[in-house]
Amino acid sequence: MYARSGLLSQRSCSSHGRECATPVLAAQRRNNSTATKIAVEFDQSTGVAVMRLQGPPVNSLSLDFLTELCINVEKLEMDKNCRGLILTSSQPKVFSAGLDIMEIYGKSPERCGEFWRAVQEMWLKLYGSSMVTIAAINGSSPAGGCLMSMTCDYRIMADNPRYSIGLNETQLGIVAPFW
Ligand SMILES: CCCC/C=C/CC(=O)SCCNC(=O)CCNC(=O)[C@H](O)C(C)(C)COP(=O)(O)OP(=O)(O)OC[C@H]1O[C@@H](n2cnc3c(N)ncnc32)[C@H](O)[C@@H]1OP(=O)(O)O
Repeated sequence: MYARSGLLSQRSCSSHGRECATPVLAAQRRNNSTATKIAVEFDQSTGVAVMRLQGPPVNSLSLDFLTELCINVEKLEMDKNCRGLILTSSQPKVFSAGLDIMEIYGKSPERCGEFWRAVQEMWLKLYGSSMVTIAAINGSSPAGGCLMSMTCDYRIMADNPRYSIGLNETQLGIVAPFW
């Protein structure tokens, strides 16, 4: 859900000197899901948007989730009044459980390729954003969740010893492909 209307961009985006190969239309084409996993509130008076991840139970990053995230980041990017983005979770105890492992387990190379491209698109969009981006990490954030927060300009994590963060994916035998 996005509180304001906005046209989707067809341009290529420049990301820290590089060109992103995957503009928002690629994400939009994939976005067949009607369920809303991302809620965005934009405060016109401050120019700051809050993006809440609301994919129960643990905000795992499925293809649909990544697609919706990218579309919403792109919409905000296009809005010149939006200067800042706070990324946080609506789910209790978890910021994001990382990549949805069911998206890569037992799937075809083509499907895995599509999924990993969506992962890349997500981090390039956040890392290359011209908005000031802040991850408000209000729960555990392993692997892909950690990656997502690392691509933000700033990270603030709730002080709770039960919340963990880090790159644990090799423990699952998952290695990110070359990008
Ligand atoms: C250079 C960087 C490259 C980036 C690469 C990234 C690779 C990855 O991201 S691989 C995924 C890594 N993630 C994990 O290892 C997280 C594993 N999960 C957890 O540690 C915990 O689930 C949690 C701390 C996130 C939450 O714990 P909590 O006790 O609250 O909930 P659970 O009962 O454990 O889980 C609820 C439910 O969610 C399912 N689930 C958890 N994580 C994932 C996931 N990553 N993908 C898909 N599904 C996940 C879990 O199986 C439970 O499902 P059921 O209720 O059906 O049993």
